[in-house]
Amino acid sequence: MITVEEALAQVLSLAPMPVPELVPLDQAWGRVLLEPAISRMTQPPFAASAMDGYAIRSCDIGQPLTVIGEAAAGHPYAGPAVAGMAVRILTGAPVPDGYDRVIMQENVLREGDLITITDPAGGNNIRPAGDDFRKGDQFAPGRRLRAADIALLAAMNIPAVTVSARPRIAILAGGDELVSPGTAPDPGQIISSNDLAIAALARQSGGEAQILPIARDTEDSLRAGFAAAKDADLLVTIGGASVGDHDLIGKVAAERGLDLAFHKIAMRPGKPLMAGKLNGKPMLGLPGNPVSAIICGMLFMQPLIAAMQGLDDSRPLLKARLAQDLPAEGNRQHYLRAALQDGDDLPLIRPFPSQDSARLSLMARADALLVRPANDPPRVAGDIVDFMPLSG
Ligand SMILES: Nc1nc2c(c(=O)[nH]1)N[C@H]1C(S)=C(S)[C@@H](COP(=O)(O)OP(=O)(O)OC[C@H]3O[C@@H](n4cnc5c(N)ncnc54)[C@H](O)[C@@H]3O)O[C@H]1N2
Ligand code: MOO
Repeated sequence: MITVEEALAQVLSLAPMPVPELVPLDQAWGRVLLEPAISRMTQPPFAASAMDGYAIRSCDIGQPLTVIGEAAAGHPYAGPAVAGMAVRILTGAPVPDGYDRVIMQENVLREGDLITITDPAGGNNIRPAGDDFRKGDQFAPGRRLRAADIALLAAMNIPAVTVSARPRIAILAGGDELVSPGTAPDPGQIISSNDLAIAALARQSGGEAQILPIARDTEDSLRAGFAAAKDADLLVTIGGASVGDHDLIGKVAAERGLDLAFHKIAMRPGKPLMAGKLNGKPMLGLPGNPVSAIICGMLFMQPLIAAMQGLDDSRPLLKARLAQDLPAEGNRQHYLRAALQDGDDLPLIRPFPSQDSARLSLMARADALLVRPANDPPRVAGDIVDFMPLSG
């Protein structure tokens, strides 16, 4: 069995190059910018007032001034600067030529067209042209666009940007016991939940998820499922990855030409994880146990989907102190479902007493996954350990 780190490296190496797509800004939030965006604007395009007040010449301070006109946002004042004169100005308006200061109106006494400056202290309240950015400035690619990024690109007068196309993820759950939520299960049947969780994770990573009809435990049904996924950029199967008589994923994938990278890793839960390339496209075979499927989805599928968009999305590990003693670990890296609480220097982490990989309720309740390396020796309360946060 290969390690989690080796498996992740192999999974990431399956990622094809991101595909560029031009999208209008209004659809660009959360997408990964692939090419630099070049500003078509200088901002502000002119020296602009930062306050509502009066544009004056510094050399006129100390005498009453006459207001000769007004400059408002969108309505510049075009007249020449004249000694002893001031221009009424509003925030965002171009500062008229020849004026070098704006006195905010709170520091001015106005009577008719005459103003007296009551407090000349403070800055010039002028935003110089190009203070924010300049025409030709580059917005660098390589990250997911945030709300402020979209605003900046809009201000740069860039109406559309080149982002990574959303990878299309086909999700194929298989098992004779599985029926969809809302169906009355027959004896021996349960509700299929993994496909929905994996679709949610795929969407969280910027993928376009398609849940295929649940496959039955027959080779023909699985073949039909694989065929239905032929247009997807990534096929993710769930279940049927282990050693049972009905675990047919490996067999059908091999028959369809799977170039297997690995099957089985030193990870708990998640041992039967499978990965490879099928018809030139990546395929992941997730284990069927619900918690195993979700943790493998987070640790392998999400970074793969990110890599397919040109992003490095490795989940950083944080430090916590153990709230209890723990026995020695087995020969697989263990991701234990755990609760977090505030601690003195670091958070306190307490793994749940049950780590059954079928118990979705515990996975849903967990704040974190406590990560223990394979063959970790016994640990005592207070030891510092690694964890991966799950909330937020
Ligand atoms: N003799 C052995 N048995 C098992 C081993 C092993 O090494 N030797 N590994 C165990 C481990 S670890 C896991 S994980 C599971 C994984 O098995 P499969 O990937 O073949 O998954 P299935 O057998 O199809 O299902 C396991 C379990 O999960 C439930 N399931 C499957 N799909 C869904 C779904 N879409 N929604 C909800 N629940 C699902 C299924 O009903 C089973 O209960 O194998 C162990 N066995
Ligand atoms: O590895 Mo299984 O995925 O422990 O439940």
